[in-house]
Amino acid sequence: MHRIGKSFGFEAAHRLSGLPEGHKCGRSHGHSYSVEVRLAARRLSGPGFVADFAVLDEFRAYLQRTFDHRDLNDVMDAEPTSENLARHFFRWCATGLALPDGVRVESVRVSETASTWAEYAPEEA
Ligand SMILES: Nc1nc2c(c(=O)[nH]1)N=C([C@H](O)[C@H](O)COP(=O)(O)OP(=O)(O)OP(=O)(O)O)CN2
Ligand SMILES: [Zn+2]
Repeated sequence: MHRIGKSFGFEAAHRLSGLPEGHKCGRSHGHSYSVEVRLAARRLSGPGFVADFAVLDEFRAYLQRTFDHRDLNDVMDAEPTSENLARHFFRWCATGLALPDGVRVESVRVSETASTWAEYAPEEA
């Protein structure tokens, strides 16, 4: 299997519900989010690509348009945890990107900080 990945960033605010009283993440605060999208293919095409990294430009535009400098509680239907964001971005990429035949989105990883991450990958991947 061949795999490629590309990372993107955006700045956003959020607050999380369902946490113990006084938990710091229940207060509105912000993160410099990092999102890594991984694509996979059994065979290379063109000059020897899984896909041109530029195929992910649409995802960058989506992040900038919809998530950058936003309150994620306004943007997301679900609680704006890293896990829910990773699943949301995976589903967007799986349906919103114009991927070459034989190329699939393997996983999406979201980081709120340099030391944490959450990843979504469908079970069959
Ligand atoms: N599994 C998850 N746990 C937490 C999430 C999450 O999305 N998934 N999110 C948060 C908060 O957003 C919080 O802002 C970030 O938490 P944390 O990394 O613990 O915060 P710090 O950067 O301040 O880390 P310290 O190690 O406490 O300095 C919480 N948990
Ligand atoms: Zn947070």
